[in-house]
Amino acid sequence: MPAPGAPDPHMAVSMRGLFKRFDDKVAVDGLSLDIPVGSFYGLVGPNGAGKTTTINMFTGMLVPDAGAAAILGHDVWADTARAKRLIGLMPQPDQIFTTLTGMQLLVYAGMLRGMGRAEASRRGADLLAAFDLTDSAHVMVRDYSAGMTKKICLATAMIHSPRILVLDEPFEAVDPISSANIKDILAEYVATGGTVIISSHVMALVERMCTHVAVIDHGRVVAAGTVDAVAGGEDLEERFLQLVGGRHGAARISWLDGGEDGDATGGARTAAHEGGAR
Ligand SMILES: Nc1ncnc2c1ncn2[C@@H]1O[C@H](COP(=O)(O)OP(=O)(O)OP(=O)(O)O)[C@@H](O)[C@H]1O
Repeated sequence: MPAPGAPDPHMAVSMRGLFKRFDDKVAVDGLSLDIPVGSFYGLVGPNGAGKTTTINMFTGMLVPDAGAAAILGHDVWADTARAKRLIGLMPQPDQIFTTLTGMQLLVYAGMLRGMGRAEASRRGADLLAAFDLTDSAHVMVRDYSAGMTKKICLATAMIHSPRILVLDEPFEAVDPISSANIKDILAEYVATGGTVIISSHVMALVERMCTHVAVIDHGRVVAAGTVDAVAGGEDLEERFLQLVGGRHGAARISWLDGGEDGDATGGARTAAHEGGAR
């Protein structure tokens, strides 16, 4: 665990004591974490653990109630513009203008980051090709499939060549070929000194792609470090289940029975029902 005190300026992302409460719900509970430069860092945790809230805070999208965070030594709230320029945050599909075409969306994203139109178009074409979207470059994003939308969201996060990429479930709904291409692009990005932070529920993917992982539960880090260290010689998924302890030993829904006709009244089956025509 990181030392208490100020964020470490040598880290890609350094968080200290982040805290966020929504009404009476504590979403993030004094979370501290260091993400080294050049790492491929996975954030994992059960639904509602606080991953998205944490990401929103260290990317400057959400002000914490307490705590501090720095991006490559730049305080996220004292130096927000600088910190944000260093980050490429993948938007959620409901956060993009779907009445633009894929190419228009990328040019818009590039120009928002201060790029000239010609440069944004050039980079846009490169990204569309890399994500197998060239044929749909001039189709409105609202007519894209879920996987295509995911890919265009990822491309918008990359257009300004950020030092750190932050991706929430980047492979969800993406087909295996595109997924392999995205993995290659991300691996190359890390090999050239970039830092990738992904949140994912797919433990096999985290185990295969990530160098480091943090397990978050109830708004706190319950384990963090290299994937090997956190897994401790076990399968990462098994280790995850041990750490968050979420398996219900006796999970059973009494009325959910695949072998018999159902009884919508919720009562015991009547003799008439049992004896009725099937
Ligand atoms: N804007 C909000 N208003 C109220 N409660 C919120 C808000 N955002 C998050 N929460 C609550 O904070 C907790 C953490 O949510 P968060 O979205 O950060 O979890 P997560 O780990 O990203 O979950 P998932 O894996 O399901 O996406 C949850 O209990 C959630 O209901």
